[in-house]
Amino acid sequence: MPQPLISSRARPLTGTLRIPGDKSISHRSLILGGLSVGETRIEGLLEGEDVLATAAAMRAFGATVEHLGPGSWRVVGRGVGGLDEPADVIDCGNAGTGMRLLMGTAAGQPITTFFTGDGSLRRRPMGRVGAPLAQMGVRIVAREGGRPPLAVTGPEILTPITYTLPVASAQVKSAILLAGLAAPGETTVIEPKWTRDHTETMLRHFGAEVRVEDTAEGRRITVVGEPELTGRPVVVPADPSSAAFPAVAALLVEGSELLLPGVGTNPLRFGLFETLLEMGADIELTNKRIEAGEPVADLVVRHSRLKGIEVPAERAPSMIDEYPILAVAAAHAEGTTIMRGLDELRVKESDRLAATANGMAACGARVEVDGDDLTVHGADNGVAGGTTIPVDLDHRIAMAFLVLGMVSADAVAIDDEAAIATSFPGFRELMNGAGAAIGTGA
Ligand SMILES: O=C(O)C1=C[C@@H](OP(=O)(O)O)[C@@H](O)[C@H](O)C1
Ligand SMILES: C=C(OP(=O)(O)O)C(=O)O
Repeated sequence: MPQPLISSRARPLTGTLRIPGDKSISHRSLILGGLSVGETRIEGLLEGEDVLATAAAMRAFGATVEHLGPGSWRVVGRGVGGLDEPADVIDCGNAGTGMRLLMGTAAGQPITTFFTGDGSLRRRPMGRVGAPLAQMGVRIVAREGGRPPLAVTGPEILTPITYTLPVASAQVKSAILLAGLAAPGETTVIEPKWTRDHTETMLRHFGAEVRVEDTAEGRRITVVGEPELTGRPVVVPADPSSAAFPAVAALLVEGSELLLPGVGTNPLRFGLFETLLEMGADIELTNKRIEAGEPVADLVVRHSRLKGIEVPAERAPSMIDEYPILAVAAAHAEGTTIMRGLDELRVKESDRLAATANGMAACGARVEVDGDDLTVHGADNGVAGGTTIPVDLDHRIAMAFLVLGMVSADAVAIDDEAAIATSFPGFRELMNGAGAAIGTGA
């Protein structure tokens, strides 16, 4: 049964909010732990449905994956090329990252792996991963457009390739690098637009040789195949993509001040915060440090008057999941915000460009979509709200519109809470603890 939620005007948001672990880093830690020899201890793992599906997948591949306590996990891996053939279909649920990274992982094994997912994931294009893997000698059988369910059969010996990414996608890059681990020789990915580099960082952390060069054609990332990876401790930072929701809420709700400790500040993930700072947001980064190779800081976010800006297309990969919540912020800024180059938003959990524009318009904001650009006009007295937004299995749409309801004249509802648990379990309770008023309406 779908569980609708209603978000009404919030009290000032205050206190310290512990944001769950980074989803991208959590998936990678389980996969690389499973491809390593020996034990990997993970602290701060995101226990959201997307990541739990990857944990179950790694178990199905024969790795030991144990839950020791909140956020604390132990993985004992099988080594590169040492995974078993799963006896059943791997269900990645709602997770594009899970499926694409696991396809690369499965490609490096001389086995056949079947993959499926929920109604959202079964709509998403996997051919972008299938094409380079096929060049490496992998057989993929999929539905039209490379969509799941699909099967991946790894060859006895993979062919190392050099591949230029046709779309800015860290998931595609990572799938190729993970497959490249099992190939004799060097596998290179060239990315004309830089994307999040957690896979490269973590591969090195587990003992792989990874070379990165900045060239005229883009960033060239080379992994040397057939390493022996060794289990390592991993500390997962708080997810900046999740922190985005309380951060924007605090900026918009008068009188707010939130402390968000230990948030990942990797510049390839920090585009939203960079944008908000340009818009005039009062966000302080304190206690900056490096944890397990990733930069982290405590964020202090205070209510601010924002002004509209133009967000360049080049910034999109560093904030690709944050446009729905940026649109909410933009509707409360003085002036107009133009976000360029949002084509990739159309192939996320839902068509996020349409969902954001339609939802904002339904709430009374003035928005326009022109090609791949989204324009949001700020309104002095905010937006009307007073409507129900269809979530369509998209957690980011759900959370963005709940934040909008905290400042709109009338409450905003979403038609189903369930998707939020994929990336931000406990979102409602955490926000309500800080001063939000999100209820079930029951
Ligand atoms: O590599 C990753 O962990 C991710 C990459 C991005 O997807 P794309 O690679 O499709 O851009 C992002 O949208 C997703 O939430 C997580
Ligand atoms: C796009 C997202 O995730 P995925 O591609 O892993 O489903 C997201 O978390 O916003």
